[in-house]
Amino acid sequence: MASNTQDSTSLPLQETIVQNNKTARAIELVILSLLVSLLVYRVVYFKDQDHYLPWLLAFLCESWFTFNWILSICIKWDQYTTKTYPERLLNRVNESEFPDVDIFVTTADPILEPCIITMNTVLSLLAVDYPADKLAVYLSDDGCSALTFYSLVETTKFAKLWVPFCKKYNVQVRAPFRYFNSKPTSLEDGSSELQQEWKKMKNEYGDLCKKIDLATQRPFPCDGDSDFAVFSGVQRSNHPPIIKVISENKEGIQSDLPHVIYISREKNPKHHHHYKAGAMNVLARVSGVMTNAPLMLNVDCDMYANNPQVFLHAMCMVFGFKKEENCAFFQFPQAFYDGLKDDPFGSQFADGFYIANGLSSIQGTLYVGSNCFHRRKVIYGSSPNDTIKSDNMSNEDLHKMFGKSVELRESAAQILSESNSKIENRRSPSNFIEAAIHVASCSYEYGTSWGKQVGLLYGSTTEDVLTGLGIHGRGWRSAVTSTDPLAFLGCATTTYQSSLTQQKRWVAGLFEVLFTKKNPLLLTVKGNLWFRQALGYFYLCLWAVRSVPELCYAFLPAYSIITGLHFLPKINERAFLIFMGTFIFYNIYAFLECRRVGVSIRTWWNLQRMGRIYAMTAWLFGFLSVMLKLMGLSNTVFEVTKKEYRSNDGDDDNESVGRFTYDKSPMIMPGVVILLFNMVALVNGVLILSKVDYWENWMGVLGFGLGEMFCSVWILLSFWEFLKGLFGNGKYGIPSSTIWKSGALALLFVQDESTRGLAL
Ligand SMILES: O=c1ccn([C@@H]2O[C@H](COP(=O)(O)OP(=O)(O)O[C@H]3O[C@H](CO)[C@@H](O)[C@H](O)[C@H]3O)[C@@H](O)[C@H]2O)c(=O)[nH]1
Ligand SMILES: [Mn+2]
Repeated sequence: MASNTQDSTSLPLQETIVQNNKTARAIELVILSLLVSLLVYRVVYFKDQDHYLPWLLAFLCESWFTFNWILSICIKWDQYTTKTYPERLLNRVNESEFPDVDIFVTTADPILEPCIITMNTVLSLLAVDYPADKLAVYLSDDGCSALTFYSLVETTKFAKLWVPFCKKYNVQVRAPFRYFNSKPTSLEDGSSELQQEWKKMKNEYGDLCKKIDLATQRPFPCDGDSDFAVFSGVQRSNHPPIIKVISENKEGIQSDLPHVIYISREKNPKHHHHYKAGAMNVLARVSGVMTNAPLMLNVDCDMYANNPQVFLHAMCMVFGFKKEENCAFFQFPQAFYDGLKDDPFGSQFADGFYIANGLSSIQGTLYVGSNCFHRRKVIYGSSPNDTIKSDNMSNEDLHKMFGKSVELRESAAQILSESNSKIENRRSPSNFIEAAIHVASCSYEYGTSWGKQVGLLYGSTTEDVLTGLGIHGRGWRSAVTSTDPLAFLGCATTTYQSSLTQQKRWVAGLFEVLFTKKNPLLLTVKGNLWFRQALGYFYLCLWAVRSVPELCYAFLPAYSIITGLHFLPKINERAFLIFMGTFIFYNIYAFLECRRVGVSIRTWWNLQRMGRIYAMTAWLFGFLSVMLKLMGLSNTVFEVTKKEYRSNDGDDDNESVGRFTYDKSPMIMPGVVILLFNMVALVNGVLILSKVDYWENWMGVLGFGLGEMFCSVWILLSFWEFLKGLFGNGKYGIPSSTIWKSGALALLFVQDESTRGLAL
């Protein structure tokens, strides 16, 4: 390492920046005090109620909201961001000291995850600014598809042209489908050589797309003794492991391509494959025997590297954090390209940004499953200060933890003791095919610590958060940095149904975490999880539970109008101000959060209404599915979200984009019930109001539940897309069977309530 005397060498590689958060904190505290006064009001006036039920329900819901708010304040109180300076890196660290990185890309289904998207991710990674002889790209294919394998072979051929082109002209976006989307401005005044090469490359890429497209359209010929023969007759859920080294950088040439390796782990219906976590563990083992890099990067198949310097940014953190800071993983944010205008399905939470930066001020941000550099030794279960221990780890211990494979044990021992001596022959992954096949079998993990203490942890469909929690629980910290341009970009969900599926999986997965040994509260008592960090995790894990009070609270206004009872103070009472204040300040707060991340007012509205819609549909079902799992009635599953890329044809103005589409999924039913129930209530309310003699009885109008009417209208507006769905046709219409069933349910409530009902 260079000496510290020169200025340029003493400048930090990364810096923590404390954001000014005063306004947000002030509003948070105002809201908190309003919420507390609201609870006090409920308690004090409890005995004055003739009908205690709505009052009690409201009290319970509001208590939950207050509790939730306190947790959220705890996370977001301090806001830290990290800034990295890759331009200073070479002054501090010699390129030869850069660590190797094993890159993992996971795909599960060539239809839901079109090959061309995955291939662009691979291309963008093969072309990053980093010595190629230090990289290996592993593609895990849970779909066991000859098509994916074929695409990877063809993509690697194309990469031999693409990567040098990118490096020669310092191309900024190295995923060709994005690069060729527009003609770069530099071309206009660029040299004619660049123009020619650009055209040539565009044609070559076009050919690659055509080949993949053609292969998609017809059954893949797998017979003969071609490379594809292994795929003949395989079923995706029942097949032996397939591992193919597609390209090897044998000579260790920096400018060559990184290693490219295809893996389809063994599947057998008798063995649970643990979805993405299972795939990641096979990747960790196979790469452990083949290349054994001390760092690993994990990306989803749709997350292409959008910033060619991303590895250098990561190295700024790797070298920039001191050893005693114990940084286990380095996360880059998950962002999306070409998201729909104004985010109609609320797929990017403005709030997520503040949670990440808030956690950064505590023990560090979450591992969110993609765009994350991990230290291999941490994934192997080590704790911040046990390097010495692992030095004398017995072969027996290694056997118990990592399993039978000698090659894997040997490489794991090396990683845990942080010795730099390389196992021979690592330059040729193809020498380790047999060992790799062994560790990719389904039964390999039996009797080992994989999925329990080693690797990604099993037991939740959000394996990422669970694994990160396990890591923080051992006392490690983590970091997140935001680069410009953003490091990785992926596909946002583009339909309401796929957003629902995704949200349900997330909240169910987070909720499941509470019932594992990695419950954050347990880890803070027994492990090394910091208390505030535990509260942060706890807040996230409780998302699913929030659906219940949200649903109750959405029922209350309509219930009150129909029965003539009250759950809110009348508008001429002073307590009404507390409720109004909470409502107004909360919305101002949410709006400011959106504005700080620079999104439109329309996006704010979309996020707020999707917040209500998800809570009462997807989250509720997430909650129920975990309940069923706990009762042993069913298991939670990882349903892969559909990835689509839309070309930039300006069809954003197209009316159909962002419109809700529906299927027979029962998930939307609670939403329809709420909507119908509120509609009945509103009609009821308007009828009552129209009968009042305003001149004589204006006090009566004030006494009438205007607060409840307002809430009911707010809910109606939030569910406006559902209202359109009631009258929509085809996929835009809510299926009539769903409407009938929901109608019957709503009617049950109305009947039940109005029999007890009182008029004004
Ligand atoms: O059996 C499976 C299921 C999924 N995947 C892969 O897992 C990734 C994530 O799946 P996706 O459907 O895109 O889920 P998202 O909700 O978009 O993913 C986020 O949330 C997941 C946890 O719920 C994390 O695993 C992801 O990394 C994170 O990006 C994709 O690359 C899939 O190919 C597998 O490899 N095997
Ligand atoms: Mn995804």
